[in-house]
Amino acid sequence: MTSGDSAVSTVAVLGAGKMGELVLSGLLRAGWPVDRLLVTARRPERAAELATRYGVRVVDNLTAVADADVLAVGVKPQDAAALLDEIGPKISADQLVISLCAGLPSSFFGRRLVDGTPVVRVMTNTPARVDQAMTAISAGPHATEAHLALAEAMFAPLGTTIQVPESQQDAVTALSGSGPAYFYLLVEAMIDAGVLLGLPRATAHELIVQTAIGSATMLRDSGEHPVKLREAVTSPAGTTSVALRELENHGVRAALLAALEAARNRAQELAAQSE
Ligand SMILES: NC(=O)C1=CN([C@@H]2O[C@H](COP(=O)(O)OP(=O)(O)OC[C@H]3O[C@@H](n4cnc5c(N)ncnc54)[C@H](O)[C@@H]3O)[C@@H](O)[C@H]2O)C=CC1
Ligand SMILES: O=C(O)[C@@H]1CCC=N1
Repeated sequence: MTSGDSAVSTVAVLGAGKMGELVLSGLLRAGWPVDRLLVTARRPERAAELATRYGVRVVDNLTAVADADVLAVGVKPQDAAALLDEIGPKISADQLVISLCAGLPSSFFGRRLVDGTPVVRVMTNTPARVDQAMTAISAGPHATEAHLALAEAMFAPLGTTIQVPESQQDAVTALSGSGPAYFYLLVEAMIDAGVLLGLPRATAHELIVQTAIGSATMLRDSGEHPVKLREAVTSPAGTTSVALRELENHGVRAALLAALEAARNRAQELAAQSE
């Protein structure tokens, strides 16, 4: 991909906060020409920060709509209606709107856009920062295979992509969108446990982070079911089985089921509240 290549779409990230910046920086790492990227920000200090850090053009929302082929909406769900009130009527049906927003159905966008404007709904996650995102992509109204391919081209360099029916996106949000937070909480708690057992915090941190990386790599690369991998760690009358009994006694499995269900329900609430 080279600068000046007319086949490369110009992508504008509207509302470059945490997620928008991760998409921007990932695209730049993947070689997307900086002159084919635009960002918008609400605060002038944020605009200056992005311009300095990435050398990217920071513009207002209407300029982004005028100059870009792809409009990636990176604002909070609660701010999406106001943004679309501003830009919706100016977006034409030959542009592509990509929503990064949790909860909002693509029809939320469709209702606020010129008839025929294609929408693709995407749920990615913060490991995009290290090109290890899990991104789920769904066709919304008027999205063709070419639009899905364009979304794939944007998100594949940031990690792994899958296509899912849009009806699954709230569940996806609960699993992989929010998922990094659950793993960080577990890691944090295990490091605290190491400190409780008398280890220096730095030692506990190194032990647990590498154990997380090793376990995740085995899950991905061995092709084995997590139950089998867990059984291989669990010796008869050993240390692991008593720890697992405590986790079950404290309802960790039930807590995860309830937590992810709550996250899915919250995605649905966000959609209702953002109307
Ligand atoms: N943080 C995460 O892990 C994930 C977030 N998401 C979704 O990504 C979206 C963004 O989330 P974050 O980056 O965490 O939030 P954020 O608050 O860091 O970023 C949103 C940005 O949009 C800006 N903004 C709001 N209205 C604007 C407007 N009218 N014009 C220009 N800029 C405007 C805000 O100033 C802010 O910088 C949300 O819809 C969220 O549901 C999706 C997956 C993961
Ligand atoms: O907490 C949230 O609402 C966003 C969406 C998925 C991850 N973070």
